[in-house]
Amino acid sequence: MSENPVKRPGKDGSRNKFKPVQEEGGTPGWFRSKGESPQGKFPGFLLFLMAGLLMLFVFLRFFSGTDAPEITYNEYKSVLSRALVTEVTVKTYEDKSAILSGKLNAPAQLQLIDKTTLQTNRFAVRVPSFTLEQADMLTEKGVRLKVEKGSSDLNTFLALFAPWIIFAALYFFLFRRMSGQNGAQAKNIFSFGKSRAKMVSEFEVKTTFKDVAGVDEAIEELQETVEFLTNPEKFQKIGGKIPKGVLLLGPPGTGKTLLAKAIAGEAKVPFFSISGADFVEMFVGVGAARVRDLFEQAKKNAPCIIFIDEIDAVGRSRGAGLGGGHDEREQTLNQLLVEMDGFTTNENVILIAATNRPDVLDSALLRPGRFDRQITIDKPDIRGREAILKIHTRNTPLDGDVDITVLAKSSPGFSGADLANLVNEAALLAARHEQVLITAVNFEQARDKILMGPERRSMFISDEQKKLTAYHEAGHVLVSIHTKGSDPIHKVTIIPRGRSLGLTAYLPLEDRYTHNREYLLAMITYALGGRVAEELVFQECSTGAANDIEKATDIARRMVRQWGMSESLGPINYGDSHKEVFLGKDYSHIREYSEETALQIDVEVRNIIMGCMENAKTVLSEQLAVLHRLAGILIEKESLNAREIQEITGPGQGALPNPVTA
Ligand SMILES: Nc1ncnc2c1ncn2[C@@H]1O[C@H](COP(=O)(O)OP(=O)(O)OP(=O)(O)O)[C@@H](O)[C@H]1O
Ligand SMILES: [Zn+2]
Repeated sequence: MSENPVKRPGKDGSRNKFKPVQEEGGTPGWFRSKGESPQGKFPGFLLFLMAGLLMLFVFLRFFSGTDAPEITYNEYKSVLSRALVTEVTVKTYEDKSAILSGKLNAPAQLQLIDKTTLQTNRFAVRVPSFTLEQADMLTEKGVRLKVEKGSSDLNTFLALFAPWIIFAALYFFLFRRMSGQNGAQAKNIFSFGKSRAKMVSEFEVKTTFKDVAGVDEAIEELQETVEFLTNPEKFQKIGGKIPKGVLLLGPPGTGKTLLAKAIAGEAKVPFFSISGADFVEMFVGVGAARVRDLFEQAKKNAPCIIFIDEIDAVGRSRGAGLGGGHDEREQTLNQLLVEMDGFTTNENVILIAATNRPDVLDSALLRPGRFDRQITIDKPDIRGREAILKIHTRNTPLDGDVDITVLAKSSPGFSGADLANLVNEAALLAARHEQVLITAVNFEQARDKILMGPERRSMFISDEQKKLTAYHEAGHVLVSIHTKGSDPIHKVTIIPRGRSLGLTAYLPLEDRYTHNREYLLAMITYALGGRVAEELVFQECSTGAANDIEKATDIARRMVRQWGMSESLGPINYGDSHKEVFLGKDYSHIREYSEETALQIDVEVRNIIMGCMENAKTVLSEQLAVLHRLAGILIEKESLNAREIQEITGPGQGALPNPVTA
């Protein structure tokens, strides 16, 4: 059954292999590969073929009527009264000429019948319009009626077809659900086993290394990959082995996809891109078929690049899944490994994959001969941010007051995607105000939106709620100003933003790569400042502090369990409290310490939190008058920036206003 009657593209395959598909919201010019994979199509095809054959068979029997038993008119009459008959064939013998000449007053339906049909003495009439009286009339006029099929027809029809109709309906329903996408995809019901890879031909990849910034080391390493693709002979001549796979590791939005595309653009080869999640389907075997198809397609288009984003969706350690469904994923992963082993380096296909969870990847994927090259891409540092901002502002008209260096300084922790978003948001704001140039104010508003979420000014807040929020936020602010090691405050607001009613935003002065104990304790302390202020002023606490408590607890737990920062428990790893959530390979180690130790961890965590809370209480009790003043001004003005805050509070021993943003 490996052959099927589906039309295959021509041998050369070049003309009709790719059909332009306008992706929803995507860039025009993306192409969806139309691969062929008989194995993948098999289940859907077989079923529809069977259904089709069956229908054909029934139809033939139904309409041919040649070998159907003929019944007399009387029988026919009783049949008609018994059940609904969809169609009958009427034979005229004597008076065919009468009907033809119109002398016979035949029912309308009979008159409409094609005369050639009549000449063969046989024609079909729809019974609902062919009543008993009409039949009687015809008989009176001398037309002999013979009915060839009985009433059981409809029943037979239903009995035979109902299961198939239901089945087909289910099939379509499930397919739509599974593909989880628009109808466009559901239209192609035979595409189960085809890879969903999008292909961009070499003429369309316009991205080059010039479009990627802040990742110079990665580019240096990848330059070699480009050479493999453009000049493979050079390496093969000296017996060098071309790497088959490059794994890009790094947090979201750092430009992994962009880099992969840039390699394709530099080498001027086609680029297949697919997400790991696209392989995974409900049906067993589909993912594997898709992998097979993808590689087939790629080999045909070699030299080329396959890019698999989020490879962790298929590449998770095997044998670690919980519950059902992982068999399919394992099969897909196995197929991927097989394909990677299968294609030789001469084939000139390079697989690039990206993930931000390298820790959960199956070790087989990382073995030499597969993804033997691993490149880490981190969030950009200040120089990187400046370079990225320069790229993204290349074609935007900037006002003279916009300083890219200052922007880069004031956006620590931003990824490349965040920075692209920053420029875009600023441009949108400028456009909304019908400005010709983007100003520094636009950028500041855009940054606030990215840092704190969009404002929700329309949300109704009662005065009481506003007051509570103002004291809560003022609590955060004051505690951080008077706690050593705190991050600089960027802004405080009681305008609802994102999911919170109020917000105190911090902006570190520089990129931090490690944190010391003092800094962590300060973070816990000011996180609790909001709740402490509520308690102090209203002698009550609200649910608004839930998020703060969660953050504080998380830090305290990690200090004890991971970072060895508790005196009594020492520098021992007690397991990452978060890893158990992922059902990856960490599933096996839920706890590797005794009951007593568990108890001790809890005690230590509580000690840290309570200690920090005491400190916050001390600060706020001492600063109660300032707290009232700050909260009052906050209610009035709703938002305060770092400089305005410091004018009210005066300097403390902790957070200073960020000199760049103040
Ligand atoms: N280093 C960079 N230089 C220039 N632009 C960048 C950089 N990093 C990210 N961007 C911008 O952010 C966008 C998104 O980045 P991209 O999709 O490549 O990130 P990613 O690392 O693949 O993210 P994810 O892991 O979420 O898939 C890019 O299209 C580009 O506009
Ligand atoms: Zn808070």
